[in-house]
Amino acid sequence: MTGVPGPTAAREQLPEATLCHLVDGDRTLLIRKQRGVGQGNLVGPGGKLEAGETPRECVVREVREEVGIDVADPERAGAFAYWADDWSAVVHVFRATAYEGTPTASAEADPVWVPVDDVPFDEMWATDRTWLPTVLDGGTFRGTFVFHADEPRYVDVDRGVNVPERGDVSATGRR
Ligand SMILES: Nc1ncnc2c1[nH]c(=O)n2[C@H]1C[C@H](O)[C@@H](COP(=O)(O)OP(=O)(O)OP(=O)(O)O)O1
Repeated sequence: MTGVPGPTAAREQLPEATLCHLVDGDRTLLIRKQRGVGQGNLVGPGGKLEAGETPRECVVREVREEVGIDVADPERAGAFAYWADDWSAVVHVFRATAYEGTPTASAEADPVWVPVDDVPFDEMWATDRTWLPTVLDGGTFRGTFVFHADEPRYVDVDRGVNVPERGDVSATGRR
């Protein structure tokens, strides 16, 4: 497949959402999604941007709403553009290591701590295994994915690059 835009171009066309991957020592926080996009999957907490919100503001709000904790240091780890039959988005991915509170279930999410070195990828979006190890390891990435009938049909991941926030060209350096 050719002509599939990456996340920087796609965010002019698609709704935007966020994910937070919180690392606490040798464990990382996932949620069992109780409703909506990806229901039943294990995913990082996150959700759709609201009007006027930056991705960083969104990820802090969504983590608080979904699992009742405050992440103190969300660091931009990358982004992916994603097309599926019923929902497409640019998803901004953050890594965090500091938080306050105890993860608590909500109507949308059941929190689950899993070992960093034994993430249950078979219960996650199929493409998460292509980029999440990089994020948990402190790296950065940019991805483009096309799904059909819940199966990935196009997968492109570039590691060691980052996708800047709008107007922030300093965030493009390789790591
Ligand atoms: N491919 C893939 N892998 C991992 N995570 C995701 C994807 N595609 C996705 O859309 N997502 C994530 C990104 C977001 O965190 C959620 C989708 O947002 P959602 O939870 O539906 O948004 P909310 O605003 O919290 O929900 P509602 O209030 O609209 O119900 O999936």
